[in-house]
Amino acid sequence: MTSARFMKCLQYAAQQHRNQRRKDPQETPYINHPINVSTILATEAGIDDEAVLMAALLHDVVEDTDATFADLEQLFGDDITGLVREVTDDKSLEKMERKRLQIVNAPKASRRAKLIKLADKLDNLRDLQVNTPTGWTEERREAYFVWAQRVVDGLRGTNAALEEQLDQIFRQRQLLD
Ligand SMILES: Nc1nc2c(ncn2[C@@H]2O[C@H](COP(=O)(O)OP(=O)(O)O)[C@@H](OP(=O)(O)OP(=O)(O)O)[C@H]2O)c(=O)[nH]1
Ligand SMILES: [Mn+2]
Repeated sequence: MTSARFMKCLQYAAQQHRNQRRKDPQETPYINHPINVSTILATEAGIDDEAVLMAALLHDVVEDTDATFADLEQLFGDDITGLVREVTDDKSLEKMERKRLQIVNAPKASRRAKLIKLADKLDNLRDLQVNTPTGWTEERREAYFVWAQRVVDGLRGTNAALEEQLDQIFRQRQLLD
């Protein structure tokens, strides 16, 4: 039974991302990504914890829209806001530092936040297997797979199904010995 608060969360995420597009050539509506991440958790990782599925829908709203953590606390409460906080990069930092911190902080995340990060990377990498984001060179695309594997290495031991899906992708890219 889909709860009213889950639908409110989906509606809010769609509203916040309404003018955004992903970087793929088809310019997919951004909201498809958070929906994919939440759906991966529900259908492939066997997650039925609604707070995790809602935080997955919201995982990019503070990082990529004008939403604040105060908004999320008021709308969805501290637990969900805490999960979003754990998966939100500090956009005020220089990009290389942001990427470095994702690797450094991955092992420190809570189990539930690690689930969201694993599903987030899985959706990004599945897309990257079939699309090159507009303006990316082949080198940048390859570098993304290498970097993503380093982030995923800090998230292991969390969900076998997601980690196997990710390893299939890394194997295909000859990134696994
Ligand atoms: N694969 C893919 N990524 C896209 C697309 N559109 C937007 N993105 C986002 O772009 C980011 C990767 O691009 P970068 O240039 O490396 O990172 P940046 O946008 O944060 O500067 C990913 O976030 P990230 O910071 O790397 O990961 P996360 O923090 O969202 O997990 C991903 O969510 C797309 O069409 N395909
Ligand atoms: Mn994301």
